[in-house]
Amino acid sequence: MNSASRFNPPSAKKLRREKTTLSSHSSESDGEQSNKDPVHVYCRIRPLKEGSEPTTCLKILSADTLALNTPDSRNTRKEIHYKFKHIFTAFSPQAELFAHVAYPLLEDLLHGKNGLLFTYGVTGSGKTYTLTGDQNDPGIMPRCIDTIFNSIADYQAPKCVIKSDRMNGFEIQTEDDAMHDRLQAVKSCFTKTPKTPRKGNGDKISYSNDGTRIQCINENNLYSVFISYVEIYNNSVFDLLDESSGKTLQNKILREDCHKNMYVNGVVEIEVKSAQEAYEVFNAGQTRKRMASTSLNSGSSRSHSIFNIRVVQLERYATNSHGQPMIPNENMIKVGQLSLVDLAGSERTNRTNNTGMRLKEASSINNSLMSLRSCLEILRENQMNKGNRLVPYRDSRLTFIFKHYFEGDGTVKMVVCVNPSLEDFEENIQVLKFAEMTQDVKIAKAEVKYTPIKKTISRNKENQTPAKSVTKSASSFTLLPDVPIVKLNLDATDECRSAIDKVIKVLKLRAAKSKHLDKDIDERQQELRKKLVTLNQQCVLTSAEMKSLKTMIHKEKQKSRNLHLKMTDIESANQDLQGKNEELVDIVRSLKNTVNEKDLKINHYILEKDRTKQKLVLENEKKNQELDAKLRRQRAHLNAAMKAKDEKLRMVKGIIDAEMPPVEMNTIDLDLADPVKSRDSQITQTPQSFSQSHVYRRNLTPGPATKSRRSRSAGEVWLEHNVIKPCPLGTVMQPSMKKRKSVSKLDKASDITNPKQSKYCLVAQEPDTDGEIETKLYKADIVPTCGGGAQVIFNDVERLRQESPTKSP
Ligand SMILES: Nc1ncnc2c1ncn2[C@@H]1O[C@H](COP(=O)(O)OP(=O)(O)OP(=O)(O)O)[C@@H](O)[C@H]1O
Repeated sequence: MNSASRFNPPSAKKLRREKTTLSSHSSESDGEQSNKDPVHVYCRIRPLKEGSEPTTCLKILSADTLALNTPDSRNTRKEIHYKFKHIFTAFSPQAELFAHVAYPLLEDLLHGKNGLLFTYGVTGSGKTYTLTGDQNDPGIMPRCIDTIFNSIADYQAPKCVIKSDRMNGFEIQTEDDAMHDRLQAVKSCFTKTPKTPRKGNGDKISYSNDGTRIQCINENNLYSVFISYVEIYNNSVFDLLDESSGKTLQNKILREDCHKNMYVNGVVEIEVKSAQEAYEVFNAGQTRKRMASTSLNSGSSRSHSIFNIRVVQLERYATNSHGQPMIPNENMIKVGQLSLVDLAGSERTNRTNNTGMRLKEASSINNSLMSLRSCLEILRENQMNKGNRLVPYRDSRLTFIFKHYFEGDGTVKMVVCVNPSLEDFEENIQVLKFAEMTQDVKIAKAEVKYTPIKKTISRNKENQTPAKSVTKSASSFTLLPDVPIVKLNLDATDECRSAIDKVIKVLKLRAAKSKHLDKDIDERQQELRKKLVTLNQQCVLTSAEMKSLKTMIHKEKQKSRNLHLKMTDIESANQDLQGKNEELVDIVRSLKNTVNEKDLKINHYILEKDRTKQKLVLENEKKNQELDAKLRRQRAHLNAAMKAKDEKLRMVKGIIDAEMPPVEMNTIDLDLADPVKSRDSQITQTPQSFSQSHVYRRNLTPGPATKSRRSRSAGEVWLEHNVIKPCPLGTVMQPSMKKRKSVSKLDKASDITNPKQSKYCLVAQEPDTDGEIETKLYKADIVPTCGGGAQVIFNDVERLRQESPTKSP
């Protein structure tokens, strides 16, 4: 059936036609097809999950036909039909599934044939439940174990006689060596250091046994059951029963033996003698299996697990093809293997929301399932088109480990588990499509295979060669040939003679064999005696050892009790610490919050500061502009004042020129706020205006101002303002200032308003028209004003000049 037909559901007629075409093709393809069986695919629908909507996307049309309905919201295709070997409903009991699927595989197993059964489906669809089940309603695996032991209970080979060589083969040991191994096993049970109990290891697990058994098993054989349990996790193989590697399981490699059978190199195979032992082994492995809780399944398998049951058969009484007794084939044993595989479920990330480790696991699971799918697809294609495409078994450990099954080493069966809920519609399409395709793959019918005993081992090499030891163990099963019953016809003498010859021959053979047997029995008796003696000695030793072991155990128990007490103390201390730790974590969290808040505040403050800075810069600029404008206005005002004063002076000059009596010439208010400016204005004004007045005054009789100066000169204090540092002129004439205070700068108002000072003198020096330096002293009265300030009234200019007497007038 091609893939398109699954999306466009064909009519029942078309479906039938397609199937017939396929089967006719396969029947005519070759005769070998009759030696092949298709992969048997069963479908199991799990019950709806609790709390999910009661509507489903699956409908069972018949015992082998299933319809997948498109959810109503889609207007595309309506119904897709799938056919399987059998469909189990949500109400099908585990026993029914076992009877249909696993029972035939067990019949094969106990007849030395191989079988592979795997469960396939999306996560949470009930694969593990189908294989393992629970204690009250066991799944396939516990039922298989029970059925095997129910069937072979009375025909088991003594423990350790058959031993796994951990390379897919078996060795046979002498009874001595087997006994030795058994004793060792018992000893190691006592001496084993108690390990910390793993989850689930403590309780003894048991499943209800319904007494099912395989009917026609060969009672002439001795049986041994071996169990191995491995998992494929992230495309690596791990041995779940390997205790030597401690907590971390070691990665194992896959090998192919000379018969092209795949096996896990060095895998631990445990011989079990009862169902209970087998469960315990399974349980021990199960605790190591990687499981995790996901959003779709609280106990989801994160690996593919393979539970192998191998049943080894040793012939006890061998007969030839005519049913006559014969010595059994000493070097051949019959080995049947049943692999129960719980595949991890395919997962869609958008449904599981897995991340990290779980996501990696999911992608590895999906990849390996894709490899399985593509291997089966290519196998089917090769078989249908007689093609020869290489099947990529090596792409994944999952396909590589089952290579021999797909290439015809046993029956292959698959249980596809589906979840009926509407949300699973999309995934169900994929799963059911693959499952239906798988049915088209044909696998060569399982055959009984005799496996050669790889090597026979014996610890007691001086006395026995390995081959001899097997012969001996095997010869114990030899019987004397039966004496043929002959009817003597006394009339036919020749016939009688030949019959008697035959009987004599057999009797002779019997006599020889009986001698051989007697000898053998003697030897064995002696051997047995020796063994009994050694056994007795061993018993004595063992009981002594047991005693010492018991005392050791007692001590160990004491130690363990003490350790337990310590553990409890440590645990309570640990709990305290955890409590404290939680408190500290809270404190750290609240501190972090505070720091975050502060950070926010600081950021806010920085923003505010920046804003204020910008504002200040703007304001500064504005102020500067205002001040500039003010300065410009004041300058204009001063210039106007200066002009007015110049005008006044010009008028004064006019008056002087018109020979008017001297009047108080000028008053200049010193700008105390800006004395330098004031002084500068004095300096710039004085030379022009006052030099004139001086010249005039020298020519006139001294006026009242001069008089007043003289009359007061005795107590006058002069403020001498040396704007420059005057060059000494070498003249004898010196200004008369008896009490003076010299300043180079007028810094503050008090420099002028000091009430002790009544006179002011500004000293200036500049070259005259002849190039001679002339010192000018601009003199003034300091008159206090009613506002607390002072008015400086210039009233005199003295000019000191040194002139050469030879100078032309
Ligand atoms: N047929 C069934 N009857 C009752 N309960 C079931 C059935 N099938 C599954 N369940 C329950 O559904 C849950 C999930 O099943 P299970 O673990 O077997 O799924 P799974 O397919 O193995 O999942 P995963 O692939 O994630 O390992 C379990 O609790 C199981 O008991």
